[in-house]
Amino acid sequence: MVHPLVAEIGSPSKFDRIVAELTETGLSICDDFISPLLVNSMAHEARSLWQQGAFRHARVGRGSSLQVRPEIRNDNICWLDPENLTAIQRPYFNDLEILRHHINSKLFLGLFEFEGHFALYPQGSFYNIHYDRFIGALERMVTCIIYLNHEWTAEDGGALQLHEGTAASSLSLPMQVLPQGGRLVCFLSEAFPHEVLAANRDRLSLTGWFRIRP
Ligand SMILES: O=C(O)CCC(=O)C(=O)O
Ligand SMILES: [Fe+2]
Repeated sequence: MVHPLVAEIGSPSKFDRIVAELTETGLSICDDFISPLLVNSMAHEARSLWQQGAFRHARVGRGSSLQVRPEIRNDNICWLDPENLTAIQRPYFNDLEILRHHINSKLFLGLFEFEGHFALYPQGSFYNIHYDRFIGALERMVTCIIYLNHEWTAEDGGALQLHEGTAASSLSLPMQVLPQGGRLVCFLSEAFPHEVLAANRDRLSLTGWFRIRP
């Protein structure tokens, strides 16, 4: 009989599974990446920040060409400060740090930091098809989104839709992913054009990117 502790050490962790999928297909979807309790606390924190006016209209473009373009995206975002994480944000960022090391040791991407923001899509909001890695944001290598919504159903809309990019993929694309609380979606930022379909109720997430040194 294998000792339970040995079995645990020998079985792949959620981090190993994500990195294996990223290597194979460029995409990984991991349910229950964080606990329901943490989903609730993070959602609660995001909502209080929203009520305090800490969110602003998300913009498109980069540098001096940043513009609010509600016909392209009309979500609201609140950037997080990695130097001043709250006690509620820290456990998720700790997990991301472990994930970053796993990715670097297998994929040799040289990921060096994470930048992220809460995103709130009020009812009716969407984000048109785009790439996360573009001229002006070439440091973004891996996109990581954790969803913070309770009991999301297909009728609620708001799916993340991933499309076929330039690289050949073994995935069946386009693919829709519902923003279910606790679900982590992780993909190579340059590999998939993607969009957020119109949400029929408020949609909360924490979206971010592992970056290489600019
Ligand atoms: O929330 C999502 O599912 C995707 C968001 C997104 O594509 C982005 O913020 O760049
Ligand atoms: Fe995106």
